[in-house]
Amino acid sequence: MRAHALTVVRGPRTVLRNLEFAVPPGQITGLLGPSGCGKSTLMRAIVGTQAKVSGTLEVLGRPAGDASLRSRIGYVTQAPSIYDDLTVRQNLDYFAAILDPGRSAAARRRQHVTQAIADVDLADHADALAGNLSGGQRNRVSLAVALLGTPELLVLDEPTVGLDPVLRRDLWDLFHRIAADRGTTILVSSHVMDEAERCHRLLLLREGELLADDTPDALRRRNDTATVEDAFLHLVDTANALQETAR
Ligand SMILES: Nc1ncnc2c1ncn2[C@@H]1O[C@H](COP(=O)(O)OP(=O)(O)OP(=O)(O)O)[C@@H](O)[C@H]1O
Repeated sequence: MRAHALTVVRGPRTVLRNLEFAVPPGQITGLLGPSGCGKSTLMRAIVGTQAKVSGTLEVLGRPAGDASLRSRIGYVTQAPSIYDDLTVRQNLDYFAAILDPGRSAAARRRQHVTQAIADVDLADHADALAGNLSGGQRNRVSLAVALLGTPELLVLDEPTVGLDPVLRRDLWDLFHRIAADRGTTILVSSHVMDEAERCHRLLLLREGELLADDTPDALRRRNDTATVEDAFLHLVDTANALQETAR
């Protein structure tokens, strides 16, 4: 994935300004930054649901939003889009039937559904109504839906919000397994800096501008800090100081 002079305007505001970055395939790239910095907007631009995008944005070798990308990208938004009155398995059966329709595909669909449920560790809840699950469990059903088509690119908008530490760790282990075993490219947003350390690469956003595009290691080294969080704060302070002197 590659962005050049990527700018997004929402209403009266320029929400993303002149972004230049590349996301390498088969790795986990974290999109980090404070609330309101533009993470969700960038993800929407990548999956092709954001209006008023200018510059170039190439995703899996195609322009973002290209119809051929639809089946190649799995996208999980912050609001789980699942049916409360269906069980976990019924939800997945429903989306599997859309992705891979026809009677002849039934056995394959069943296998994919069972695999996706196991991937997100919900086998014990497969027959529970989605409406009766906890917030974290519902998020994982959404993730399972996104995994169904074995997407080449997974775009995950704050998938660990509201999860306890054990589940957060398990989900990050799952992301690493998916990237390593399937070669899936994963773009995952978070505003929790300790999650940054788990990514192969990081894009640090602040007020719609890119502060850094690097590995966690290089960020710590370059800023001479012990954690990515401290490196980020250092970069923010430097950017603020530059802004002050420019005034
Ligand atoms: N419809 C809109 N019109 C104008 N501005 C908007 C609109 N929607 C969002 N914004 C602004 O765009 C900016 C980026 O929003 P975005 O949702 O991308 O941030 P975010 O980094 O994902 O935040 P969070 O972590 O809180 O989800 C925010 O400052 C927000 O106020």
